[in-house]
Amino acid sequence: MRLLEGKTVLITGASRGIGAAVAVECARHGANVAINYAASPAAAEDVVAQIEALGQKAIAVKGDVSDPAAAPEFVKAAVAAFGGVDVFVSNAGICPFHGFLDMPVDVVDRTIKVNLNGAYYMTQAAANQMKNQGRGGAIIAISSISALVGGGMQTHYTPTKAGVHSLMQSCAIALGPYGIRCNSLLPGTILTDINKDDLADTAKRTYMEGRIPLGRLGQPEDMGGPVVFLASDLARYVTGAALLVDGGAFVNLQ
Ligand SMILES: NC(=O)C1=CN([C@@H]2O[C@H](COP(=O)(O)OP(=O)(O)OC[C@H]3O[C@@H](n4cnc5c(N)ncnc54)[C@H](O)[C@@H]3O)[C@@H](O)[C@H]2O)C=CC1
Ligand SMILES: C[C@H](O)[C@@H]1OC(=O)[C@H](O)[C@@H]1O
Repeated sequence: MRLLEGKTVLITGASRGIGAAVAVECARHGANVAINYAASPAAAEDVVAQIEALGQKAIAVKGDVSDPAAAPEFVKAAVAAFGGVDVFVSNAGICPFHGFLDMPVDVVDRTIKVNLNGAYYMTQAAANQMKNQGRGGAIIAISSISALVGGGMQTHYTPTKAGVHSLMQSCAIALGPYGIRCNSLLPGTILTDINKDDLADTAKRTYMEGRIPLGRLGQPEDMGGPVVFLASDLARYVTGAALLVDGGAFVNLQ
């Protein structure tokens, strides 16, 4: 069953990792997809090509989500290409691992600007378009298990992930009257570029794997189904919710 037939999906930071996998899965379910990317046109065009190979349409729009001007530009480009916005996925994010006591100011500021401010500007622009269209919509933020638990090398990062989940909760209230649903996904550890260096530490990787009841770290493709579900009418009465996608890591205390 194709759950997003005829829908237009916008995703930030979708030239690789979770964003790219989600973009392709949405296309597999019948959506046309606009991807935002920060730096690599070649990688973005590769994702566009994968979507087109599935028989769907796609565009790639360059933009830094921390720039407030990038949000209306992304939405405008998607509307010009596909006529509207039905689903918005706030995915772009960074996690430069660093200790707390000597955390550089610029690393804190950049992480907050990209992960939290970027999610805010983009969500606002997508929501305004959905409101003006008058046919509702779905907004999904890629938050994290880190919204619920800490990380000693992620003191700048975990508050941004709690923040985007909080943003979805408040937006669920603000946008519910327009039929716009807002939810968060809370991935555990998914193998992407964001943690490649961190997980090169074999002892840490083995420890992380051992904490997961399903017995493996996540793959970007594991995020596709949960996004499609929240984006689709199957989740029509789900808003303000958060869904862990972590192989059971969060509940595995002892
Ligand atoms: N990989 C993991 O274990 C987890 C990842 N997440 C979240 O998933 C999201 C995607 O991350 P991954 O795919 O894992 O990492 P990734 O590093 O493969 O992808 C991040 C994407 O965001 C883009 N990006 C970064 N800064 C940007 C900016 N200023 N403007 C536009 N795009 C920008 C990158 O170019 C890249 O395409 C992030 O928000 C991350 O916090 C959440 C929980 C776990
Ligand atoms: C980047 C980390 O591996 C990853 O990011 C998250 O949000 C998860 O909690 C993991 O720490």
